[in-house]
Amino acid sequence: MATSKAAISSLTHLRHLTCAASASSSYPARLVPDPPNLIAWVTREGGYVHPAVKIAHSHHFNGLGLVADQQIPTGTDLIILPDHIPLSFRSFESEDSVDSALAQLARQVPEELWAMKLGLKLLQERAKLGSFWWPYISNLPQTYSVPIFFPGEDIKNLQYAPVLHQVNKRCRFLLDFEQEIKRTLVNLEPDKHPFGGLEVHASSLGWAMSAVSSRAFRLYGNKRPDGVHIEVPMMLPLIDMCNHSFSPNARIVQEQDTDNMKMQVKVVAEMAIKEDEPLLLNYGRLSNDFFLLDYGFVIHSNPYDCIELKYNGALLDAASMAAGVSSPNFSAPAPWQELILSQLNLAGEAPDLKVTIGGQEIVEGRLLAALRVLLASDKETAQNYDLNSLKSLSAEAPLGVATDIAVFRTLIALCVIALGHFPTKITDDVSLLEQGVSESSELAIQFRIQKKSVIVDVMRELSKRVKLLSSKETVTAEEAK
Ligand SMILES: C[S@@+](CC[C@H](N)C(=O)[O-])C[C@H]1O[C@@H](n2cnc3c(N)ncnc32)[C@H](O)[C@@H]1O
Repeated sequence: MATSKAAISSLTHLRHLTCAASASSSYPARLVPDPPNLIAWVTREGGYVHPAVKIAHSHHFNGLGLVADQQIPTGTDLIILPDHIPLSFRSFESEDSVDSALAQLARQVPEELWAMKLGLKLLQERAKLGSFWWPYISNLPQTYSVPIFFPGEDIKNLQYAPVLHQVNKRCRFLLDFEQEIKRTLVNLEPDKHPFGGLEVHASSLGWAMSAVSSRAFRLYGNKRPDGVHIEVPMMLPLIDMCNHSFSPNARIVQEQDTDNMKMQVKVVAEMAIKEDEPLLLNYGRLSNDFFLLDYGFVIHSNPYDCIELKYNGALLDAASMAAGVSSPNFSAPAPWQELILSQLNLAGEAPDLKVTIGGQEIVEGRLLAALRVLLASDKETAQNYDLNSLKSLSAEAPLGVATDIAVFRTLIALCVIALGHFPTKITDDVSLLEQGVSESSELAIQFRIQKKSVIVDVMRELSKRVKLLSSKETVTAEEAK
């Protein structure tokens, strides 16, 4: 981020609240050179850590991770954290007067940047001398490989507008929020200052937001008066040393402690874990956009990765003509088609024009249904068809084989157009990586390779379907003779 250098050089305090761009070492350094032993701290605080669980360096996961140094059977409790160890921002309303400036600031953070809210609490604890959580905080990475810290050139290197937009939005927010914090805290008495009088810069806010987004878990918090548990993001010391896998061998469980009836957080072995195997949790079925923006890594062949496109009639006309589909009318739908588009929320007063390809659905149902309806030759059948079937790729050509062939060909052409928006080809990207680039360039290039691969995979899948349907069409034509 452009602000980091200026922010770092202006700091004079002992305990800096900053984050520099990720160094090119094999894993990011911790906040202090020799932080306290986290396992010993958790145990001392009344938690439990299975004797086979160890913290180890992991090249594969770019940092530290947990490993089993001997075999562990399925169902074993691996870590138990008592109620007072997780770090959360439970209730702004119940904070005392010192915290109210913090609560006031937290209320100004937009909901989508929830990590910044808890980040404020983390910064407060980082600044507080003698903080209960210092043994945990000092073990946090000093730097994060998320794109808000990329040099401008590498933000551009992502080549994907939705993520570029998010990165710019986050950077702009951090710069504005730095000013807002200055305004809010300028006349505050030292004992009411939430950061112990330390200055907070965009770069330290970015550090805190990234620490939270890459490590917090959303768990049940306290019960509301109506008995419903609300979801609260929490930082889980030690548990957050587990790296991610879509095939995890451990999972998080929340349970009531039978001794004091308070909620405790556990990690339990989901399967037998062999000696030297890492303990892995599933962070969620996320696209690479989220993995990159929040966690600073990219998953190869991520089954949940997808491409966002804008539903646009003129573009679809161009795509279907390029695909050899005759007389498309995406930009001038008939009134009955317009009605179905409204039902799909692709037309009308406040349409949601963001559609996706890739991921589990391959083609977002709304886009598929729209194409089927707009390329259908038979108004009656289309109008009477159940919308859910029209949205489903597994539904066998609901509006006829010829329509589905035209739909898939149009989608393939749309994919070609989407690929053309990337300034480089996958082969160019691969040779750039082979030449050797900085850590952030590598991540940006890996990210865009994966995005382009999603499009290529969708094209491959749709081509298969066109082939299959074409053979069916031929058989039907033969039979009709
Ligand atoms: C919850 S922390 C896990 C512990 C972390 N590795 C550490 O050194 O403290 C999440 C971070 O670990 C790394 N990570 C986790 N799973 C990963 C994966 N499957 N591939 C690459 N990096 C991963 C990323 O840097 C991510 O932001």
